[in-house]
Amino acid sequence: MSPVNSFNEEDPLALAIRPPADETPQQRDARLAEEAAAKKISDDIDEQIRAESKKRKARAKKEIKVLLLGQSESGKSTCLKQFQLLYAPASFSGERDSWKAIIYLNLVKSIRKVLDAISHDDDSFSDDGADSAGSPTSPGKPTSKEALRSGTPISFFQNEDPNSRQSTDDTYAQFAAIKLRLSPLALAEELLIKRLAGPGEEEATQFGSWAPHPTSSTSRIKEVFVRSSSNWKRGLFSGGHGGAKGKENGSGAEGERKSAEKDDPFGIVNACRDDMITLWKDQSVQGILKRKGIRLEEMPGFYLNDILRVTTKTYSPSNQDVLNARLKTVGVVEHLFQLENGGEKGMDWRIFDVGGHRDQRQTWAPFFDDVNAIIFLAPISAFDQVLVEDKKVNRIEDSLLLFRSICANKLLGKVNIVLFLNKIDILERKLKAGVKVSRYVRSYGERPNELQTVASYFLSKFMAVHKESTPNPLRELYTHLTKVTDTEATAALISDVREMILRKHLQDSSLM
Ligand SMILES: Nc1nc2c(ncn2[C@@H]2O[C@H](COP(=O)(O)OP(=O)(O)OP(=O)(O)O)[C@@H](O)[C@H]2O)c(=O)[nH]1
Ligand SMILES: [Mg+2]
Repeated sequence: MSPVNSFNEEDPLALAIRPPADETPQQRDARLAEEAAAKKISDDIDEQIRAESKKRKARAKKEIKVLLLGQSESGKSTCLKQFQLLYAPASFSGERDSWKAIIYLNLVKSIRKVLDAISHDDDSFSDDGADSAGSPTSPGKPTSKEALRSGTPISFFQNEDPNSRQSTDDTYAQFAAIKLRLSPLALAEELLIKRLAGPGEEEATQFGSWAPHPTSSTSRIKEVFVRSSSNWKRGLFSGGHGGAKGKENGSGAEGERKSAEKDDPFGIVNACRDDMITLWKDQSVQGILKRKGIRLEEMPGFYLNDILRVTTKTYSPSNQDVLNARLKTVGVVEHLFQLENGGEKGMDWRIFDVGGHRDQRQTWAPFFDDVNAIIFLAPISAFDQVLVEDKKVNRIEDSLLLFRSICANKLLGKVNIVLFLNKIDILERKLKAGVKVSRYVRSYGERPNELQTVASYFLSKFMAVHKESTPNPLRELYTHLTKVTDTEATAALISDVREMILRKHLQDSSLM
């Protein structure tokens, strides 16, 4: 007896389905009919599975799935906006006015950062400590420093003598008054955020308190975000001023402010225009910011040099304004682009933009299935910054670790990776301003502190990480130095990347 037979005879399944020894011819016919029916059902299921798989493959041939990955503020959503500008310009234009609210929130946040910086600057208007707390500058009045911190109204007047103690006091008084006059911005911010959340929606946004912090820290001002499920663009922000009255230019700011409708955030911000400009342009404010190393121009959502333009009644955001706007992503935003022209007619591009904050990264994995390409963005200008979510971690280090985990992921072994070393414009500006890479990245050593060398250095690090960690040694890494806020350069880049992805996709599909 062969071992196979012996196994079959003892196999409980074989025993169970063996026809009974005393089976009659009728019973046999019935059994065979039953077996035939069961086989048909089984064959039908097989056929369904085959058809489904064929359909899926056909769909996959017609659709390219791209994930935008990278840490927070790396430029993923900005990159998605560039895809929109290129492939869905009408819908991009249609949504432009909705961004006005975000731009105003960004502007208000910058003003808060300035106020925060000067409010906590004990030495900013120092006159050798003579104006320390309690020293009576004018009997019965609060000292100017106290006034600035408390917002006590003090009359606003100029004293041009920079050496006099009166001059220092006056400077404090000026800022105390400006700060007080800018306080309605808190309400504007609240109103804008309420509108973003929309009626009946869960709290879609968050922001920090306007109350002064006991110690100086501009980074404590929290970021506004909207959840991907939120329908915030739904026309709530037509860009109208809701009946805000007031003059376009010149004096009378107080009157403007009063006449601004209480629930019109745009009107409130516009009424603060002159004070915002005065604050931002002030030499001593600029001095404090410089001394504290706060370079607002390099921060996301910077509109302080455009206050006059963005606060006109007829302001409607330009494409560039929208690209520069900062809105943190929470959740995953999916965009489908149907290309109607050219060789890719009928080919859809499905692009996923994820939140890059650390607490958002666990939402990425479910989207790794069937991905054709990943565009990974790493802001190399961030070499002198730490993560908001963990002050011990340098942002470049975080980018490299994140990149490693993506490269090493076995599920993504066959997925093309395109690496954008982004924000090279900010990198260049920082290097020109004399910020030394070696101070933050020890291994950089004595290399020249100039763009090309720095960019090549970081590029070599990312390439080494890919080489060490990829489960697929044949995978090529496509790398680019980018400034994704630049539409022309990014459009050309997207076309190149698209062709590469398409070529690979067609190769892969022909092997399916
Ligand atoms: N100057 C400059 N700014 C950039 C560049 N890329 C993006 N930004 C700005 O950086 C900010 C952050 O970009 P986002 O696209 O919102 O970043 P993100 O990766 O989507 O961030 P999360 O949603 O938090 O994950 C925005 O204000 C952009 O305008 C760049 O290359 N140069
Ligand atoms: Mg984003």
